[in-house]
Amino acid sequence: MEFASCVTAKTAVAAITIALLTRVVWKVTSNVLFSPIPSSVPGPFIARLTTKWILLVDLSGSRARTVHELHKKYGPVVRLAPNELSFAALQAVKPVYGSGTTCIKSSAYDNFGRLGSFQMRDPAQHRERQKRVAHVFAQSSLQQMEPLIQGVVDRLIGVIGQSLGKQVDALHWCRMTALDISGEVLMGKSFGAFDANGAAPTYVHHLDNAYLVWTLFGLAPLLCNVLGRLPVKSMQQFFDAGDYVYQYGDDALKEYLKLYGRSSKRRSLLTKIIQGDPSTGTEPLTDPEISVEVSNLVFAATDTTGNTMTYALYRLCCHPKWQEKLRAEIRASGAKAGNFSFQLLQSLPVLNGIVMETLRLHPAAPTFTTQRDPKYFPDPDSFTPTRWMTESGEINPGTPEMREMMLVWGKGARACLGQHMAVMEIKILLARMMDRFKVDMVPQTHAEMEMTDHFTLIPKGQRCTLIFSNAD
Ligand code: HEM
Repeated sequence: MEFASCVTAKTAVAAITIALLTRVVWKVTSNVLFSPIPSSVPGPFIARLTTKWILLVDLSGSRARTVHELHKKYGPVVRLAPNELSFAALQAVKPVYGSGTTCIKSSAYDNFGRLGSFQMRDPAQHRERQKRVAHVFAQSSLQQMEPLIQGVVDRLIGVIGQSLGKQVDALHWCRMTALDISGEVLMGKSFGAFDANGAAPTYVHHLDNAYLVWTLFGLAPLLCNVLGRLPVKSMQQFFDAGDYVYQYGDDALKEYLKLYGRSSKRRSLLTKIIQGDPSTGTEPLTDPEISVEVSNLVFAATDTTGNTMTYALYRLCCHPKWQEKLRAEIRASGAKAGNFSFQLLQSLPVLNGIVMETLRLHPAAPTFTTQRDPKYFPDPDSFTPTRWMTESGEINPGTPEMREMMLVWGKGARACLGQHMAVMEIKILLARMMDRFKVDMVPQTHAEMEMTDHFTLIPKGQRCTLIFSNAD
């Protein structure tokens, strides 16, 4: 009897093992035989066999760097998986991003929060929604938001001014700056990011978890659904992180409507979304649609901009010469007397060159390869703000090829809606901080600032240790 059950168990294990192996062999064989990508397309051997390896690279936070190295090795077209290609060539930009493209946003967005203009993959649905959102980012409405941005930067300068000579985590404070700006500009309400003595508001905790949960749902939806339903409070809270993020948008909208109604003149982009665009007869969205859109906008705006500000400060520490040049330019421009108005800052060539180089080398939604192509950006890994300056020191928008290869904002119909707002925030912050403070780093800062990417670019050490002192 014992002998018989032992044989049965062994047979079952053998049968399962054979079934699993057969499945793996079949999957790998069919990947190789039926891949829509011609076998002549180069890439690592494993990319012919399975999609799993690039998912593991994603999880490790090194996708952008890995893809960049593969392009260096194999050229402008690389196979990443049996059904996935990466292009890094000037000729590919228009077919992928131009009008009439048949490329749509990646299916990764299906797991990324709730359906709004950010996630919509169907081009017609996206076009319709974008018409009702994009008008709020018009130059004229951004100009009206400038005092809100200046107000948050006042708070940042206050905090840094109290920590002179001490080590501070610039990543934290830049994130808090971007978060409070997002709150005030997009939701009409501050997150109070400077009120908690250096602690981040709960929203940030939920946002960090939400990114993780959305990524996990993309990889193993069934498992996540099961784990999220287990009667363990901490587990449920973790898997509900996305709901908390959207709850903020919903609460902010309800509070706004209660306090100010639908036709107020209050300074915020929420006011403009609620009212639609009377100049073109664009109807406003419904309240549930508005609450999703503002929630999406807040998370699209926060880490991207906060991380870029941090990399800009870090670069100014790595290149003190550019820090001095920037300070000299700001002082000579009379920016302080003009209250650092963005209109004035916009025309400063050194400031512009520094921001452009930061965006090129540290794109918040990582797209390293085209922006480091030595054909268009000689000595591509060097921080060279003069790329964006003429010989006589004016702003240089770059050659048409350079502009085409800069994909930091995406391009075409799916280009970043908030790019002008982000540039405004970054330039105001840098100009005011460098007028007021000198900044240095410590030996560990380099290691902290190594780039990893988990959807957005994140410094590996998750902090950026800097030391500020009074500028002369
Ligand atoms: C330095 C800061 C920022 C960078 C580098 C950046 C980059 C990008 C990129 C590359 C995309 C395209 C993503 C794709 O095609 O998959 C994008 C989309 C988007 N961004 Fe930004 N972004 C920044 C700041 C902001 C801000 C401040 C806002 C809002 C206030 C914003 C709102 C959006 C929205 C709504 C989209 C989706 C556009 C669409 O598909 O219709 N971003 N961003």
